[in-house]
Amino acid sequence: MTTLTIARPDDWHLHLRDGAMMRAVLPWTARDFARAIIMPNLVPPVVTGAQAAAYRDRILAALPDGMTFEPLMTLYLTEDTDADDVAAAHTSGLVKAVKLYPAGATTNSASGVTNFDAVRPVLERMAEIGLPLCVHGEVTDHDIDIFDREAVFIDRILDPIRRATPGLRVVMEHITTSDAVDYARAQDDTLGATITTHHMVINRNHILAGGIKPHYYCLPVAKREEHRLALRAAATSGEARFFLGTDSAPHTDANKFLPCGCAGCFTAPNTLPILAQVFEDEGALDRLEGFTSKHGPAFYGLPVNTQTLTLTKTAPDLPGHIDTDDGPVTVFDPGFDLTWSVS
Ligand SMILES: NC(=O)N[C@@H](CC(=O)O)C(=O)O
Ligand SMILES: [Zn+2]
Ligand SMILES: [Zn+2]
Repeated sequence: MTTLTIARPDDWHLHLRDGAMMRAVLPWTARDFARAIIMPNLVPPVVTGAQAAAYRDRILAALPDGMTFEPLMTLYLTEDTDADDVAAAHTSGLVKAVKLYPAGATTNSASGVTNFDAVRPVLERMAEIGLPLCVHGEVTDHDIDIFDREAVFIDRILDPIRRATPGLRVVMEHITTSDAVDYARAQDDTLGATITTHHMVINRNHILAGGIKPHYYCLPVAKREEHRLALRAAATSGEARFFLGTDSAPHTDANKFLPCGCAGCFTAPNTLPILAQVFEDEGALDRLEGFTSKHGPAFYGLPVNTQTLTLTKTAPDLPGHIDTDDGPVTVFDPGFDLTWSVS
C-alpha cells in the first residue's frame, strides 16, 4: 500500500499550553488533527467554565489564518469544583470532559484531588448528565514504586469510583500497562482508554539504559517491554474502547535538562507518520482509521470528521525540534526512520 486516506484524526488528549508555547505548537496539531481534547493543567489551572471559555478564545486567536481546528475544552477537577458550574459548561456545549489529576501525580497537578470523597457530588452530577471524566491514573503514595502506580490506582481509586458512580463515563488516559489494557477490556462501554504514540514505541530501557534520556521521560513513565507490546496490541486490535490521545506535552529543552526535569514527550508533529509505521508493522494499517478517527468520536458522542487526511509512503520532512519564544522544544524521536508522510 502506498497511500492511505482516512477520516481526519482527532487527538483525545493534548497539552497546548498557553502564550508563546501555544502559538508555536498549535499549528503542528491543527495541521493533522480536526479536534483535540485540551488538557486544563495550566498555571493556574482551568477550573471554571469561564476560565475554559477564555482559554478556548485564546486558542482560537492563536490559530494561524487558513487553519481550522476545534478545541474541545475540559475542566480541571478540584475539591472545590462547583457541580452547577460544571453542568452549565456542559449544557452550553463548551466543555466535553472533566479531568481528574490525583494531587501531585504529574505536571501542574498541585490543585488536583487528594480526598476522592470530596468530589463525589461532582462525579454523580457528571454521571447524570453524561459528561465524561478523563483520569490521570496514578497513585501518588511515596511507598508505591513509580512503575506500579498505574496498576495500584486502578485497584484503589478507579474501580471504587466506577462502582460507586454507575453510569459515569470514564476515559483512562495515556494507559501504560497490560493491567490497564486488561481492566479496560473487562468493562462495559462506559469506559474508554487513550493510548499515546510514544508508549507504543518506547519502553523503560529507552529512558534509562546507556545514559538518561530526558526526552523519553513522561508520566506515566514508560514500563517494561511486555507492557509496550500489550499497548500496541490493544491500539491495533480494532477494539472501539481504545483510541488515540497523543499526550503531546511540550516542554522547552531547558526545562527537560534540569536536575529535576519536566515530564512529557512532544509528539504532535510526527504522530501520524509514527502511527502509520506502527500499524503497518503490526499488519493493521486498515485499523489505523478506527484508532485515530472513529473510536474517539463514538465514545464522546461526536460525529466523525467529514474531511479526510491522506498518508503517502514517502519519508516525511519534519523538524527535530521547533523554536518557540521560550526556547527550543525537541520533537519525540521514535528511533526508527519514518516512511509515511501526511500529504
Ligand atoms: N504526560 C506528561 O508527562 N506530562 C504532562 C502531564 C500529564 O499528562 O500527565 C504535561 O502536562 O507535561
Ligand atoms: Zn497525565
Ligand atoms: Zn497529558
